Amino acid sequence: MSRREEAARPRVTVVGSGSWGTTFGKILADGGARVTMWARRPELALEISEAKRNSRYLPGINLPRQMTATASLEEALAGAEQIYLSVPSQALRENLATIRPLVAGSDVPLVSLMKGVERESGLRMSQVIEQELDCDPMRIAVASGPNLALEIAKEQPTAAVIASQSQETADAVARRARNLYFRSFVNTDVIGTEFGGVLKNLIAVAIGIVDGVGYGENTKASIITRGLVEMTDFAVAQGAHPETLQGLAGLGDLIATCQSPLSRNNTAGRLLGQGFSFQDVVKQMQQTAEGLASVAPILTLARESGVGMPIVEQVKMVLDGAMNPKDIAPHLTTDDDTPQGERTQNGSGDGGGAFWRSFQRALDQLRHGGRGAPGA
Ligand SMILES: NC(=O)c1ccc[n+]([C@@H]2O[C@H](COP(=O)([O-])OP(=O)(O)OC[C@H]3O[C@@H](n4cnc5c(N)ncnc54)[C@H](O)[C@@H]3O)[C@@H](O)[C@H]2O)c1
Ligand SMILES: O=P(O)(O)OC[C@H](O)CO
Repeated sequence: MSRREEAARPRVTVVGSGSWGTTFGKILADGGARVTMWARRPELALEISEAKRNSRYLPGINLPRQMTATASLEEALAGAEQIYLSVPSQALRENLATIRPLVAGSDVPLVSLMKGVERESGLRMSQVIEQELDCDPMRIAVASGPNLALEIAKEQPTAAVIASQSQETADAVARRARNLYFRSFVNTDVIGTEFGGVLKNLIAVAIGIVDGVGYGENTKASIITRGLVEMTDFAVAQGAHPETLQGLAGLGDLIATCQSPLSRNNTAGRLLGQGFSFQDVVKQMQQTAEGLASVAPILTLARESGVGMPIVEQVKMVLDGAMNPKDIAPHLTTDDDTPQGERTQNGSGDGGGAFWRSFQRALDQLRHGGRGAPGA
């Protein structure tokens, strides 16, 4: 490729060079973009730029030639047409404070790749971005789905969803974030897409716990299925569309995270189930397990909106050392004497309707060449 062609490639920036930031950088580069990564540690920036490796977070993966990295945020952000954010959720606000003066006056899309809520405020990452950068929410997008970094870095075929209140922003980001092994769908349900990613982490911790205890597939399938009900009830109460929770960002991610030993949330749960204390688990985890910090703020939001989350409540009790991990399973839904209906607690009786609408939406997507129907 000539220098001229190289320079004509769209330029994008990824802030955060952990496993997901680096993998997403590879997705974008393999999709044709010139990618600049921002890494906190200069030695990691050097390794990405010179050796085209990130040996700590993505061992054995060769990164594309058109990916470079710097430890200077100013350098990383200069000239970016899209900015992707992938630091641990609890560190986003402090990083945005540094980013703010560097993007003042810019209107480029800002894309959250994160799957946590802020511990103190319970805010989703797109809300923190909007607040801290004081920017138009139509510029903000979020990416979510069954996206275990190492599998994608090995170029195993995967789908994701890009959500933005603005269809135009979602489309622009999805066009950039795709290649031969990665496919981005779009929707406009930011709340559902973000909460799908946050909530499946909590259910994955529960699955890890029962795995660690030694329970088998019936227990896990029961928790996954009832977990999806909790996720849907919670997200809908916050304003999400129920269909989103049946899609890639909900059910899709729930399956991937609950099944995979690569999942950090699942791993953290397994250690808890094996009898390690919360403090020991935090010490042992080398990477970000967002679920651990999201449990308390999610339960606060659930209580405020009158949604019951018995599985997540039990995860909190195990984290607090107030419940023996072995006791997590028998109380799958409720422990009162009245048999409970299987449908969502919202009592809308709309389970069939939600299923039908997701089926209809899948058909619409096929008709529109993989995109959501206009206004979907
Ligand atoms: N790894 C995955 O498979 C995956 C997939 C989808 C989404 N996510 C989400 O992506 C986000 C990032 O996760 P990850 O997997 O890349 O985590 P990671 O633990 O692999 O990497 C985190 C990165 O953030 C850096 N970091 C830590 N504290 C920081 C701070 N205060 N300021 C700036 N940088 C800091 C670390 O040095 C590291 O480079 C999380 O919200 C996670 O849920 C991860
Ligand atoms: O490793 P986890 O548990 O953070 O999960 C990674 C991704 O969110 C899976 O989609």
